[in-house]
Amino acid sequence: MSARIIDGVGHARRLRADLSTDIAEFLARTGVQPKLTVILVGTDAASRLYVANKARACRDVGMQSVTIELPASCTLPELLSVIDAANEDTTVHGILVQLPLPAHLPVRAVLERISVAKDVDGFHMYNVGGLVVGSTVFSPCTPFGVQKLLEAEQIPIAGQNVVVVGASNIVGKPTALMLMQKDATVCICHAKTRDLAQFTIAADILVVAAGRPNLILAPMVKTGAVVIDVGINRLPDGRIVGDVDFESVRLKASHITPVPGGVGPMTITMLLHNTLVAARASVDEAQGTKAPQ
Ligand SMILES: NC(=O)C1=CN([C@@H]2O[C@H](COP(=O)(O)OP(=O)(O)OC[C@H]3O[C@@H](n4cnc5c(N)ncnc54)[C@H](OP(=O)(O)O)[C@@H]3O)[C@@H](O)[C@H]2O)C=CC1
Ligand SMILES: Nc1nc(=O)c2c([nH]1)NC[C@@H]1CN(c3ccc(C(=O)N[C@@H](CCC(=O)O)C(=O)O)cc3)C=[N+]21
Ligand SMILES: [Mg+2]
Repeated sequence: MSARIIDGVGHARRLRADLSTDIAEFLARTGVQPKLTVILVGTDAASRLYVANKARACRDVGMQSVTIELPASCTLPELLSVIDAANEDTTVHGILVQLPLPAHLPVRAVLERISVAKDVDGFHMYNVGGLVVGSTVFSPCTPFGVQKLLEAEQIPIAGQNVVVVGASNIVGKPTALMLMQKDATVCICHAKTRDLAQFTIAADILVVAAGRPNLILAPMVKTGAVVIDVGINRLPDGRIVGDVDFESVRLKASHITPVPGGVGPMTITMLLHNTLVAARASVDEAQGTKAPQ
């Protein structure tokens, strides 16, 4: 067998074309242009590149984006006051604080400061709780992108055995919750899991987000499984690879995502989607308060 390679770039391009149309219609109808504020603390090269990519993606679909750069030495009160200003700015619909933050800044306190209505990453505790109880305000972008890829490829989720490798708050845990909400039977593995292969081999859908090149080799994958590789690793020679040994696993899987060109482009697409949803809700809310008389 040779797997179908899931074209994340193509799926993202189609979704972004639809978003461009929706944003243009929204702007024409309301006079409001959706706007994302990205807050970047420090000068990490990879983070700067991601943030630049997000800003370009916003412009490409007709959204405004503002990047606020703060020095790595920035204090918690300074960062919180920047978030407060974006929370209060009615022209801003989405706020994203790029992670990771410098070690001296407490990530939970920072994320919990973002207005729930502008939390387009879906990282605020309230939005995480929404995921648990199945009534989300904003779904986190990477898991949302994974779900959209599965749907676009018409891969059934209900009743499937899903194994998620990685248990972070930004990828592994929310992916497991979202697919459980779609009635999958979900198992989460992490660095302390004993005999990882015993779990991965049972997966109909294997989602890998560990940040370890070549963690998943062909003998760990069930024949015909759907393999979603979220990992992004830069090798010493400069190449970008996922967590899955693509060349061997593609001979065993039914579907596989490449890295780059798989989940990554979908993550940014779902960020754009969430920002439009936030802008729509803010206009509805403004009209709602005017409605009574
Ligand atoms: N494509 C995209 O859009 C995105 C890609 N990424 C990429 O996805 C990867 C994961 O990101 P993120 O979740 O933020 O990373 P974290 O480092 O926060 O989490 C990694 C998770 O993987 C687990 N893990 C690490 N090593 C192993 C192992 N040998 N076996 C099993 N589990 C292991 C860790 O376990 P433990 O909890 O026990 O430490 C942890 O739960 C990275 O490569 C990142 O660059 C991230 C975000 C978006
Ligand atoms: N608050 C916050 N929200 C995030 O969503 C967030 C974050 N912080 N910190 C870092 C991670 C990582 N992340 C990626 C997004 C897109 C690609 C992406 O577009 N990747 C392309 C290009 C890869 C490349 O060439 O480097 C691809 O996979 O094809 C990758 C990674 C979002 N993250
Ligand atoms: Mg952990």
